[in-house]
Amino acid sequence: MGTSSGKDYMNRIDALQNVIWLNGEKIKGNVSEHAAFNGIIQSKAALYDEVQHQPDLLMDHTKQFNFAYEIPRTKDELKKRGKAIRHWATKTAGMLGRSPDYVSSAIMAMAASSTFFGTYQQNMDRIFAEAREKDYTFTHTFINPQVSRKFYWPDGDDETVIAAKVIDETEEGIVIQGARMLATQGGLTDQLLVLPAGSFTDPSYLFGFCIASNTPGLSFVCRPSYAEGTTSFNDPLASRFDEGDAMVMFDHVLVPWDRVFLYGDSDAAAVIKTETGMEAFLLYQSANRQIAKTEWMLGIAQLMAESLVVTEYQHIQEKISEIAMAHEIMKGFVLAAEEEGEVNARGLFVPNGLKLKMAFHYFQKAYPRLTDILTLIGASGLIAIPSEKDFQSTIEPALSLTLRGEKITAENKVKLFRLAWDLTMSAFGSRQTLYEQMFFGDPVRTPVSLYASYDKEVAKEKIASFLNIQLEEE
Ligand SMILES: Cc1cc2nc3c(=O)[nH]c(=O)nc-3n(C[C@H](O)[C@H](O)[C@H](O)COP(=O)(O)OP(=O)(O)OC[C@H]3O[C@@H](n4cnc5c(N)ncnc54)[C@H](O)[C@@H]3O)c2cc1C
Repeated sequence: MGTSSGKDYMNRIDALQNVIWLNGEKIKGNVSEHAAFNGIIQSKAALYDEVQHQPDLLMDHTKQFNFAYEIPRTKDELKKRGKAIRHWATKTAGMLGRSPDYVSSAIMAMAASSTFFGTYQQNMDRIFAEAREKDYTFTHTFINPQVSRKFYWPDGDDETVIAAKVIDETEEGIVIQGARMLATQGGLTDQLLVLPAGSFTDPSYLFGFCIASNTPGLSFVCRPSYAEGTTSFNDPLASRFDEGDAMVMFDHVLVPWDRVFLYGDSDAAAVIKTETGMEAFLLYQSANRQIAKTEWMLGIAQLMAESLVVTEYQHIQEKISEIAMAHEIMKGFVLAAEEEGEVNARGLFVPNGLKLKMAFHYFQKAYPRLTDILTLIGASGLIAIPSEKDFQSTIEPALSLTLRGEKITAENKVKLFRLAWDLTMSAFGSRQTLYEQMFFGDPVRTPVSLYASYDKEVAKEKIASFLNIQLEEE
């Protein structure tokens, strides 16, 4: 097959009949028809259709695979991948954390570096070949439940298992029991990628594997939906892009040996993300997505300011420029990562990981400020947003008079301000903010790891030379 159509993807997800819990009930029937998931599944389906309809843009058409599974060997191939990522992200306003090119970036990088996996190399090769052939979509999970962060893998006081761990090994595979904290789009993807969570001393917590989302014993417990009961007028983002976030429960899940690519090896677990290029490729996808997202925010801010006729005020110009700067900074990071990328020991052209980590940390901090800017510009306009039904009622003439702008009708203005509200203030919008702050690690510990790895010696030497002092060895 090679590339899926949107319909292929929807049929596959429906056929899987994944175990998904929502509001105390197990979802029955086709998940693509459920009000909580229909919007996001349609949006993903549209992305797959884009690949079908625009092969020149999205992939090397001499090969028959989705760009997400192409292995870049040169800088130009990497840039082509970046362009395709931005294309998909622009279609989805940068709102999809688990757009199908995200986790597949990790699968692609691990497969390109599959010699890293030693005795499990063939498993990784097979997992990749199948994913590429069937154009699978993945979610992933690498965080344990928050019972206590003093110990990273909480167990109950008795023998109860809480965090997912290996409880048995059989001839067929490893048996997993327990939970993982989170998987965005859990239950809505073909496959689940599981990576080691936390520090790496107890071998029963040291595993990496890929399994089908409908593997017996696997279930997904979703948070309440932000999409149910919405309309595209009232909730333009939640209705289309609410991905859902789920806890992942393993109840004696048998993971066949041929789906395991890491087990009990603490050295491999400690470096898997960097040695395979996986981390850089995940961050490359997200930085490109964030470029698309900031462009959307810029457009919304400018249109709101124009509709309120406030563009001449300096602080409005300064605020909008701040969004433009964030957009350009992210573009700069991505360009630098591409230009300073290198072919790794296994022939994969890996973007510069340090530049991308910085992009991630920068955006973690910048994003809440960008949403603030939108709300500060929109002001009461973000509250006076009557619904679609109001515009279809007898009060419509009054609304049309009161809510219009100088050059925009009331209905269009409300549509625009509803978009800004859904991006910043709705349940969907505030989840987006938390997502940007957390999805690759919390904003405290991740910059600390950057401090440790960033070379500060050259800068120190320059100061020492200026002051003509001898530096002590640390
Ligand atoms: C919307 C959303 C979607 C997500 N989707 C996914 C997904 O699809 N797949 C996935 O695997 N993960 C996902 N995550 C999880 C994400 O990776 C984590 O939120 C992130 O790594 C932080 O971990 P945590 O939430 O367990 O926070 P915790 O580690 O529990 O931290 C809680 C607080 O305690 C502080 N803290 C904890 N330990 C320390 C310490 N040792 N030193 C200093 N401070 C500490 C933290 O800074 C934070 O303030 C998602 C998260 C969100 C919010």
